[in-house]
Amino acid sequence: MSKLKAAVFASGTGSNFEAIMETKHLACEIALLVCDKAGASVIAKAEKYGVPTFVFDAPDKATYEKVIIDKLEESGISWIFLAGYMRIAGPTLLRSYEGRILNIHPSLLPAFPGVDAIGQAFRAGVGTTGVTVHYIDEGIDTGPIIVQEKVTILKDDTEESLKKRIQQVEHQLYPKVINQLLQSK
Ligand SMILES: Nc1nc2c(c(=O)[nH]1)N[C@@H](CN(C=O)c1ccc(C(=O)N[C@@H](CCC(=O)O)C(=O)O)cc1)CN2
Ligand SMILES: NCC(=O)N[C@@H]1O[C@H](COP(=O)([O-])[O-])[C@@H](O)[C@H]1O
Repeated sequence: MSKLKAAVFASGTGSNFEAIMETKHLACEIALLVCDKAGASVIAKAEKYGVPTFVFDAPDKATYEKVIIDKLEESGISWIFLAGYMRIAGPTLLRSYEGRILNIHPSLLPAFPGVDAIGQAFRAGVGTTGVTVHYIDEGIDTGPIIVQEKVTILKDDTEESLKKRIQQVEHQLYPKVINQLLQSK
């Protein structure tokens, strides 16, 4: 039986995309990379793995998402994994893929939602932060939480050293959650 097909949506450096692609025995096929901006780094990673990329922009969100959904359906995509995707998914995409869009976020939600979550936690002086994998909903980082993993902020941490440890957790947690979820489908 062929595997379910998924798309990764990314805008950043693509380290989570790479961690997913490097996962042995991933429970789905990553059949498309949707890149919000022309992120050269993540596109180069997709090309390295032979994953088709789709870079597109449009004057408004509804139009953007209608074109993206056509591409997803044409590619047989049934799940979407956001990984540093810096757009808010709107009602068009949420309706089409309700309950099948995951996001990874570098804090213990509901603490530090939105952008620069690592910087927010670092500047807040908390002793512990972490990583959250959640379903998305119409809010920003308010969707149902699937799993969280804590990361201690060390006394001699810089924001960069903290980010490095957080991303090491992300790179093992996201593929693990994907496999746990999709193996049961
Ligand atoms: N409907 C949802 N969409 C997204 C979620 C979510 O929970 N629900 N998570 C985000 C990821 N994210 C933080 O985890 C995040 C990404 C982007 C923004 C943001 O404010 N973006 C601006 C600018 C976008 C642009 O310039 O292209 C915006 O969209 O207005 C906040 C949080 C992914 N999407
Ligand atoms: N608000 C969403 C958010 O901050 N997402 C974060 O963007 C980074 C993308 O890195 P990557 O491009 O190397 O995977 C990841 O750390 C992810 O948690």
